[in-house]
Amino acid sequence: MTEILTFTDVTAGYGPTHVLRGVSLSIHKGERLAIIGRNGAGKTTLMATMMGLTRMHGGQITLNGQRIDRLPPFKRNALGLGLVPQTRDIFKSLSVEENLLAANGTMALEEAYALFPRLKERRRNGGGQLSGGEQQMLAIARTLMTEPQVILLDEPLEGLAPVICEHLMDVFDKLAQSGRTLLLVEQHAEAALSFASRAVLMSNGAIVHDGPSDELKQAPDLLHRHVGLALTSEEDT
Ligand SMILES: Nc1ncnc2c1ncn2[C@@H]1O[C@H](COP(=O)(O)OP(=O)(O)OP(=O)(O)O)[C@@H](O)[C@H]1O
Repeated sequence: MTEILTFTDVTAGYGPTHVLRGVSLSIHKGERLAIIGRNGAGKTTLMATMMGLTRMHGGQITLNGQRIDRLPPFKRNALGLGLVPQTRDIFKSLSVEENLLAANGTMALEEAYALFPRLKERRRNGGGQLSGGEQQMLAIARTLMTEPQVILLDEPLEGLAPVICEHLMDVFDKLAQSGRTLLLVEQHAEAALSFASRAVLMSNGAIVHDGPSDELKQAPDLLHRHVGLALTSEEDT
């Protein structure tokens, strides 16, 4: 398997603060990786560090074999990394279509609309008039406009109705099937493990477990032991 994104002993944070503590991670082309951990574990910081939005204190990051840790976010984006932030960050005063065009990407609008027909129906509406689910669709579509090879999804299902979550998971499946590499940060371990083939567990800014999702599904005590989380099916019983 070809490595697409690697972290070697990365320490990073905000200003002088260290949040990530010596993170090493190797992600393969076409992989579906879940990043699971409790609030404050450092999942968002890991993605932000991939994009160049934190301060690196040590270590190296490569994308397709090229060092990227000193590059600004827009250059990392041009090299194939795309982040859908937890905060969505859409322009509320612009229409759906204007938001998509503002990404300045190479993907055709019709491709975005084929993935999200609802956005086509709402294309003249302002970003601020959209429901939470539509805003998330727009945030994802906007990132896809630059045709990233590696897509970083930070809690994309948070606060959304189950029917919307299913639709988004279908879209993520399509993107993975088309050869993209997908990283999914999720607090809901069940959804993350059913999507990803491999899962990384984070606690206190470090990776405390890295292995196949099936292993965690079959031995949920590992989840509890490493990050104090349970599968939903266990919580219900
Ligand atoms: N902009 C910031 N400045 C300083 N500290 C921050 C900043 N953002 C996050 N932190 C701190 O970094 C640590 C990790 O936060 P992070 O958001 O990466 O965790 P997370 O696992 O994504 O949690 P959540 O699920 O709540 O989003 C926390 O202690 C948090 O308070």
